[in-house]
Amino acid sequence: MFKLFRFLKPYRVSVIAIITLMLLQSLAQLYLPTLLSDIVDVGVVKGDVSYILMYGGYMLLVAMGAMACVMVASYLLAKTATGFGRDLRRNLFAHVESFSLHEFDKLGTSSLITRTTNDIAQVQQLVVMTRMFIGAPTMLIGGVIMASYKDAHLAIILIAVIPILALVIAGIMRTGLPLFKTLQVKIDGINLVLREHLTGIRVIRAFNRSEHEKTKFERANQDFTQVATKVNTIMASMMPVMMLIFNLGIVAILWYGGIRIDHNQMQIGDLMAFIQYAMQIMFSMFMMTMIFMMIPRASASAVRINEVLAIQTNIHNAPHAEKLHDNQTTIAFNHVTFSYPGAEQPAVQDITFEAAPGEVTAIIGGTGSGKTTLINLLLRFYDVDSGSITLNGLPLPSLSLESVRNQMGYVPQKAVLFSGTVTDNLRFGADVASPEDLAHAAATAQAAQFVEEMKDGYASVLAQGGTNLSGGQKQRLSIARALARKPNIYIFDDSFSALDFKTDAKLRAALKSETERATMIIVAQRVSTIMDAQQIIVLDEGRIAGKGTHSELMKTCEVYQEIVSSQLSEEESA
Ligand SMILES: Nc1ncnc2c1ncn2[C@@H]1O[C@H](COP(=O)(O)OP(=O)(O)OP(=O)(O)O)[C@@H](O)[C@H]1O
Repeated sequence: MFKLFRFLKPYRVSVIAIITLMLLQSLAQLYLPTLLSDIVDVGVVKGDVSYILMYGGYMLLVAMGAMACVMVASYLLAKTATGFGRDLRRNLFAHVESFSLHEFDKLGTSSLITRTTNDIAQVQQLVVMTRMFIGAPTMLIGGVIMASYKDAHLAIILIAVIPILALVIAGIMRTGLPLFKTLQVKIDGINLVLREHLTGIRVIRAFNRSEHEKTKFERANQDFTQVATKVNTIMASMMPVMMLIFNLGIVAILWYGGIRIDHNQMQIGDLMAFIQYAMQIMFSMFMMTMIFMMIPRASASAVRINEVLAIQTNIHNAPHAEKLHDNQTTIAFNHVTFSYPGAEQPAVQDITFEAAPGEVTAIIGGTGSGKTTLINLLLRFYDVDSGSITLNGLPLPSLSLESVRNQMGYVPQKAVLFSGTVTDNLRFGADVASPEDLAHAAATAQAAQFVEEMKDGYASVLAQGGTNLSGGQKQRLSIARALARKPNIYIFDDSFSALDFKTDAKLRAALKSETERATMIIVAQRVSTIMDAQQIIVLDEGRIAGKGTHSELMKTCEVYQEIVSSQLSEEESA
C-alpha cells in the first residue's frame, strides 16, 4: 500500500500542514483535562472565582484553537484525498490504455472496472483517515504520559488495560483480515454478472432467460452479502468487547482513585482529569480500531491496484522505434505462428504471404480458422510467437505503434460506435477531416442516404454503442470512419456481412476508385465479396490451404472449392 502513497507527492505541503495541525490539536486536547483539574483543585476547592474565570477562559481558548486546527486540517485533507483519488484513477486508466489485448484477457474487463473505481475509493478512504492516523497515537501515548503524571499508581490500571485491549483487537483483526480480500473479489463477481446482463439484455429477453440471469445475479449478490455479513459481524463484535474491558477499567480507576483520595494521596481534580485522560485513551483506541478496520480492506485494494500498475505490457514502442511514413505499404507475413495464452493449439501456424499496395488481398476460411487472428497480429494487438510481420520490409516491433496504426483504416467484425454525433464518430480517426471529406466517406460507404434522412443529419446523436441504428447502418458508418482517415492500408474484418448483396456490391464498386493505391486486406465469409481480389488466402484450421486468384484456387485448392460450392451456383463460380 505504501507504494501507492507516492501519488501523494504533489500534495506534500498539504500533508505536512495536516500532520502539524493534527499534532497541535492533539496537544491542545491533552492540555484540557490538566486545566480542568487546576480549576477544581485550586479554584473550586478554595472558592477562588477569579482563578476559575481565568482558567475557564484559557480552556475556551485552547478548545477553540483545537477546533480551528481540525477545521483547517479537514479542509486540506478533503482536497488532498480527492486529488489523490483523481491522480490514481488517471494513472491507472492511462496504464490500462497501454495494455495489449493479452492483458485485458488476463485480468478481465469487470475486474479492471472494479479496480479503477471501488478499489481506488477504498484507498482514498484511508487517506481521508490520515487525520486519525496522527491524532490517535498521539492521544494514546500523550494520554498515558499525562495520566501517569497525574497519578503514577493509578496509571498502572491503565497500563494493564491497554495491552488487553490491543490483544483483543489483534485477535479479531486476524480473523477479519483475509475476508476483506475475498470481499473485493466478490464485488468483481457482481460486476461481471451485471455487465453481461446489461450488454446482453436483448439476447437474454429473446431467449426468456431473465429468470436465469436473476438467479445468477442473486447468487453473486448472496455470495458478496455472506462474506460482508461475516466481516461486519466480526468487526461489530469488537466495539462491545472493547467497551466492556474499558468500563471495567474505569470502575477499577474510580475504586482505587477513591481509596487514594481517602488517604489524601490524590486530589479530586486530579481524579477527574485522570478519568478524562482515560476517556481520551479509549477514544483514541476506538479511532485506531477504525483505522485497523480500514487498513486491511484498503491494503487488499492497494494490492489489486498495484497488480495492474505492475503489469508491463510487452507491446510498446521499441527505444528507437522508426516511424512508418511511406505513402504505400507492402505487408509481408513470414512464417508467422501464434497461440493465444493458455491455448493448446496455435491459432495460426506458418503463415506466409505478401499483400501489395494497389491490390486486394482477401482472407477466407471457416469459422475459427484464424482470420481475425491474422488481423489482430497485423494491428499489433498481440505479438507473434515466431516468424515476423514486416511493413515495407521493416519488422512490426521496430516501428512506432502510432505510426503503424495511423496508416491503417480498420473496420472490425462487430461494428463499434461511440456515444456522440455521427460526425464525432466519422471524425474518430481523422481529426482534421472537413465536413465535405466526411460526407464523401459516408457516400462511399453507402451511409450518406440514411444519415441525411436522420432528424439532424450528421449532427444526429448516436446512443451508446450506436443502439439506435441497424446492424447494417452501424457497419456502414464504421466503414465510413475508416475511409475518412484516407489510410494506406485498409483492413476489413468480415465487415460486409451485415450488408445485403446489393449494398455490398455497390459499396465495393465505390471503394475501388477510393482505394486504388491502398493495400487492402479483406476478410470475408462470402465468396462473392472477394472473387475479384488479386490474391485470395484460404485458411483452414490456422494454416494456409491455398493462395492465388479465384480461378487459380478453383483449380488447385480443395478447401476453396468446397467453400465456393457451398455458396455459389456453378454458373456464378465459373
Ligand atoms: N482471445 C482469445 N483467446 C483465446 N483463444 C482465442 C481468442 N480469440 C480467438 N481464439 C481462438 O483462436 C482461433 C482462431 O480464432 P479467430 O477469431 O481468428 O477465427 P476466425 O477465422 O476469425 O473466425 P470467425 O470467422 O468465426 O470470426 C479459434 O480457435 C478461437 O477459439
